[in-house]
Amino acid sequence: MLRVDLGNISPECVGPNGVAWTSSLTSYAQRLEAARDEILTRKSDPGAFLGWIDLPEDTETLRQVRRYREAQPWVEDLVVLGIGGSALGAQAVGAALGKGPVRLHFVDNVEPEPVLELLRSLNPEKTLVNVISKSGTTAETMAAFLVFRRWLERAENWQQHVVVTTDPSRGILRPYAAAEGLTAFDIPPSVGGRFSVLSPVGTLPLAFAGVDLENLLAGARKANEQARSEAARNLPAQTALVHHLFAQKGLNIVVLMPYSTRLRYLPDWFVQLHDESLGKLYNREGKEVRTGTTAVRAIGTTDQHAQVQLFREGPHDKLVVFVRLENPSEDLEIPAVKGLEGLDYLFGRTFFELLTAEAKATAHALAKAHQPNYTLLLERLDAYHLGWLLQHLMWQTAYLGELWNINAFDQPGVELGKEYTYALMGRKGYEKLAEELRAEGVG
Ligand SMILES: O=P(O)(O)OC[C@H]1O[C@](O)(CO)[C@@H](O)[C@@H]1O
Repeated sequence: MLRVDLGNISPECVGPNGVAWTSSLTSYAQRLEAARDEILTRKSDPGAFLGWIDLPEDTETLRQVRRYREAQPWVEDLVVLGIGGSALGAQAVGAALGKGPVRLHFVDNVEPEPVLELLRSLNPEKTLVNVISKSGTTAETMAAFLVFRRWLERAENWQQHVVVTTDPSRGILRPYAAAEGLTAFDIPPSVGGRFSVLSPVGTLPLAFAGVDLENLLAGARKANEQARSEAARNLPAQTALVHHLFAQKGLNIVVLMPYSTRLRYLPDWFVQLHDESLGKLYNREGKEVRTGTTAVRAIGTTDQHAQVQLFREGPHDKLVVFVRLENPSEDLEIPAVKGLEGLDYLFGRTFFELLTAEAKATAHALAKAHQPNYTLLLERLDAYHLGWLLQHLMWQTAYLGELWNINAFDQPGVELGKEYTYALMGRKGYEKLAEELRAEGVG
C-alpha cells in the first residue's frame, strides 16, 4: 500500500484564504477529473508522449529483457552509458533493490578521471556495456560509448559485450546496432527519457541487478488504477493538487526527503522528472507563463543535520515531501552497554524505531513552525511499492502539467546549451554558431 499523510499541511496553509484541504479537494474535483480525462484521451497520440502510462502492462517486452539477461550468465559488471532519464531511474531502483551478483556502474558524466578509474577496474571479458540514449545523439553518452567501444576490442568478441537501448528509428545508434549485429532494445517513441524507467531503459540494467521486475510493474499498475479514479480516490491527482495550491501561494521549492539511504538516488530521479517537466516558459497557448517549482534533494536522517535548520527557520518558500517506510525488511536492536546508562532511552529499541521517530519528529517540528509538509508512506521497500511510488510521481507530474496548462513532456530549454556545445566542439554544420560564440567571447 502507498498512502499519504497530509496531517502536516496545516489548514491555514492550504488553499486560498485558509480553505481546508477537504474543501479544496471538493472544489477542485471536477478540474482534476477533467485533467484525467484529457490525459487519457491524449494518450492515443504518440506525439503527446504519454506512452509511459502503458509500460506497466507491457509484459512481452519484459519477457524479452528476461530472456536476454538469462542468455548472459557471464556478466559480472554492467556499465550503463546514459544520462538524465537514460540513467537516473535504473540508478535509483538499483540502489534501493539491487541484490547482484552483477555490479551496476553508471557513466553519466565526461569527467575523465572517474571514467579512467572505472575502466582500470573492469575486466572486458566479464563486462557488458549498455549504451542508452533515446535520441541516440547525446554528446556525453556518445563520447563514453566511443571510449568503451574501443576498450571492448580487448575482449574476444566485442559485439557480445554491447547492448543498445534507443529509439526504434531515430539517431546514430539504431543503424549502427543493425550494421554491427548488436542486440538492441526499443525505447517506445511515445515515451520520453524521464518517464522511461519502466521501459528497457530501466528494466534491462535492473534485470542484471536481480530486481523483481514483475512486481515493479505490478506496483506501477496500482498507481495507474488510482490515477484513473475519481478525485476522492485519486492519490496522484491529490498530491498534484497539494503542490499546485502551495505553488499558488508562492512556495516555489519542493524538497523530496526519503528517510532511507537505499532511496538515496530517488530524489535525483525526481529532480529531473519534476524540473524538466514543469519548468516551462510558455503554456499550451504560447503565452509566456514561466511555471515550475524547484525540486531539492534531501535524505533523512542525514539532512536533518544539514538542511532542516534552513527548512524550519529559513524562508518558508518550500513544500517538504517526506518518504517513509512503514516496515523494515530487517531491523537492528540497539544493545544496552554498561557504563553508558545515559543512553538508556535507546537500550532495547531498534534502528527502525529510531528512524521512524526521527522522521515523525522532524515533520512535526516543521509543521509547528508553519512549514508545510506531507509524507508518502510505503508499506515496505520492495519492488511492488517502489514501482507504485515511481508511477505515482510520474502521474503527479502529468496532473501538474494539466493544472498549469503546459506541455510537461518536452524540454526546449536544454536544447540551446547542446547546440553551443556542438559549436564549441567544432561539429560540422555549427560553424556559424561557433563564430557567433567567439564574437561573444566564448570559446
Ligand atoms: O536519452 P537521451 O536522448 O540521450 O537524452 C538524455 C537526457 O537528455 C535530455 O534530453 C536533456 O537533458 C533529457 O530529457 C534526457 O533524459
